[in-house]
Amino acid sequence: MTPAARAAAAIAVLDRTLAGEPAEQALTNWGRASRFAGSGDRHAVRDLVYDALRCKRSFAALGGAMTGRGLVLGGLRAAGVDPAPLFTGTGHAPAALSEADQGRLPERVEALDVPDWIFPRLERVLQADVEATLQALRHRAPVFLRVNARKADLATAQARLRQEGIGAQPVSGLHFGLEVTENARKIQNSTAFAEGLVELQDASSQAVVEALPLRDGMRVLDHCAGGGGKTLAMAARAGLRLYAHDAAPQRLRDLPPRAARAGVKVHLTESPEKTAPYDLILTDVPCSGSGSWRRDPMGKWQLTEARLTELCAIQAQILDRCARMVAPRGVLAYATCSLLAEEDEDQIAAFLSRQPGWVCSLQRRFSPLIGGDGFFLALLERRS
Ligand SMILES: C[S@@+](CC[C@H](N)C(=O)[O-])C[C@H]1O[C@@H](n2cnc3c(N)ncnc32)[C@H](O)[C@@H]1O
Repeated sequence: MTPAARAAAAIAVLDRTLAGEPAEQALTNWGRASRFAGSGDRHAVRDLVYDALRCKRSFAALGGAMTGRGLVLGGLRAAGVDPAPLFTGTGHAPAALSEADQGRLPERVEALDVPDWIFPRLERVLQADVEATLQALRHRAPVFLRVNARKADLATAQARLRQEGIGAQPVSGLHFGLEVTENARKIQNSTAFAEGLVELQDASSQAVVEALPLRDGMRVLDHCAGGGGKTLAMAARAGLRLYAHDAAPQRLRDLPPRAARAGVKVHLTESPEKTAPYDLILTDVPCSGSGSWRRDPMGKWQLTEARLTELCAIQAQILDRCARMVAPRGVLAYATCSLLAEEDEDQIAAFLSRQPGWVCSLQRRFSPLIGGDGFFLALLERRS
């Protein structure tokens, strides 16, 4: 496909996404209908689509319309590329440019690609870093790997990846983290991945698990385990009796094969109360996802004030439920991939006022400015 045909394909996929179809589904449907597209074309179209969704507001301003065409035009202009040679109207290229395609420079919050209502809330927390942080969330996320300490050390994993053409370097502050510098798309077909030496995991997710006070012999529950990324990271840290629960059990579907690949044991449970109490519970709660908007750009545009309020209520309920399952002197670790104080510090303050007998021994924010997603972790200890 020519660059112009790729632009036309991205416009079609974006139009479907703007009409409400999830981006992944729109890309899959386009791929099925476009047998002529090679893997390079598919990756290029996907990148155009996700880059446009991350920067939807500013690209629409630069491209003159909130349409697939406006977004692709705006993306080219944002990158300093003249769209005229691609928008020719010949062959598979998008229609030639007209007066209607004129854009304008985006204003301040528009240029940061967030909805207006959320900006003051982010500014309250991020203060002087607000613009730099939101700029970071406008770009593709780096790819990180967690080396499975049960199977390899950093240097061995790095060498195995190198043999398969994948470049990776250690990440400052992480004991088991590698940042992929070359050929990230080869990871899932690599033998290092198939043999469980490495897992794909964001740097901040790894840092959250590294901060947990895990020791051999502990009974541990991962209460919102989802795909089990943090469950497996905990299993690699110490010899634990480890349970995984999620309100949507189908989300745990991949955990048994992933645990087998990693060489660890995890008990799935739909009734975590039955095996309580636990020495440590990690609850990585459902949240706005505002720290990981690079990976889920539509999340940023779909979040509403009403949904945020609803999420905060769910988080408080989960905290109270988990608190009842923690053993005396045990730890409740609360994590979000949110940058918003409502879901982070405010949630912890409200928990401590509802639950006497608990203390907070650590609160930590992980900023996208240091590479990984935005994350928050609080360690709550049961004193009585
Ligand atoms: C942020 S994700 C967890 C990601 C996961 N810990 C990981 O590292 O991949 C939040 C998860 O919480 C689950 N969830 C939502 N409400 C819940 C509830 N009330 N109790 C338990 N799990 C819940 C969701 O199904 C979702 O899988």
